[in-house]
Amino acid sequence: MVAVTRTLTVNPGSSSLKLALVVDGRVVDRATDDRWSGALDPLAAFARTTSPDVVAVRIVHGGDRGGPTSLTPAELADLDQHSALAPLHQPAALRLARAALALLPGTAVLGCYDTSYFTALPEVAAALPLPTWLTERHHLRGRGFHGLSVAHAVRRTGDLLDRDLAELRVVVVHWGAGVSVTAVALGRPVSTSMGFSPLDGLPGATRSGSLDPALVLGLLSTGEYDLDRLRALLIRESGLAGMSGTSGDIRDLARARRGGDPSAALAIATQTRRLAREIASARACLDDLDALVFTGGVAEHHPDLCREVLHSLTHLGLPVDPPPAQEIVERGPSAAVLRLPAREELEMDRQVCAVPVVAR
Ligand SMILES: Nc1ncnc2c1ncn2[C@@H]1O[C@H](COP(=O)(O)OP(=O)(O)O)[C@@H](O)[C@H]1O
Ligand SMILES: CC(=O)OP(=O)(O)O
Ligand SMILES: [Mg+2]
Repeated sequence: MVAVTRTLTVNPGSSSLKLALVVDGRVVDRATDDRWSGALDPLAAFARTTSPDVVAVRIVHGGDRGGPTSLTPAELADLDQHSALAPLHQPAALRLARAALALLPGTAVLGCYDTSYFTALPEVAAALPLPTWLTERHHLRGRGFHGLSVAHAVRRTGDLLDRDLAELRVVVVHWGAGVSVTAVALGRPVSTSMGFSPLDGLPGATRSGSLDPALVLGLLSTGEYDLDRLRALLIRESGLAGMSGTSGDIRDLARARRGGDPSAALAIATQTRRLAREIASARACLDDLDALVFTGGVAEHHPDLCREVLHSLTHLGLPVDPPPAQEIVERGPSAAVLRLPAREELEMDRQVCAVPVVAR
């Protein structure tokens, strides 16, 4: 066993690659590609300069895994089973993990899972309204994603409000290329908008989010779209990108909207309206609300869009305006609003430091 002090964190999102070196719980170096093509060179360049004790790779679908695991060849092969459910994330994360193993021989490479946080979801939130024989035969259950981000956001909210996690009721909006809303009470998730896969729930940069299942069945029944075509349509060609016809990147869309583009305006309005609806629905799963927390790339850089979401939520006792800067508490009549940077790297470091790391 070795004491872990230098963690190289690898966080492949659906639009970005975020690398960080965390030393004794603090980020000392980072490299971010916010329009990542999937290339491995940023990891190779970063790994060369960092000499880590351990590498932590964010993997969105960990099945039933409750915490970090060592990414042995067998573990990587097992995780690949979930690639079809998370094609924007899982294959890239597994490629990065294999690259890290090759680049840093002798250094432990661990997977940290978005889904782990949600293994604590109550049965009523994870259960799917399908025949029991079907859910049992195929092990179907609602899961939840963005768990590393939510875990950090809730802990940081506790610090900033000077409240114990055991008494805090929070709704966390993770608003990046993927978007989710999670209700957390007394340190545990109680509901989340992404379920069986990261395609569920809110529309994202290129994902449709939830649709009437009849629509999917109807498209299949036309015979014009096979499974692969339909998967690409719903996961890569829908959401903001599909509605606008131009881009899923909120920077491009905000600019287009300012220039008077009605498709960009409708795409953004659809996402913000559904976000408000999902936040109200998450609030309904809590007996009280202390704070609404916005995090993720869009929330970090676009307080104006957070304001658009808050506009229709004053009935929840929230302030009308988001805080003017990140990590500031804006108090409303009965609950606060915060904007926090997504710090998945700090949660990954915390998790890997808590497990005995065995050098390969
Ligand atoms: N520096 C920036 N300025 C403005 N917007 C940004 C910036 N970086 C990222 N974004 C926006 O955040 C979104 C991606 O969020 P992020 O959480 O980084 O995504 P991912 O899902 O890849 O982790 C994109 O829509 C992008 O426009
Ligand atoms: C789970 C998910 O959608 O992640 P991201 O927002 O990083 O794409
Ligand atoms: Mg992300």
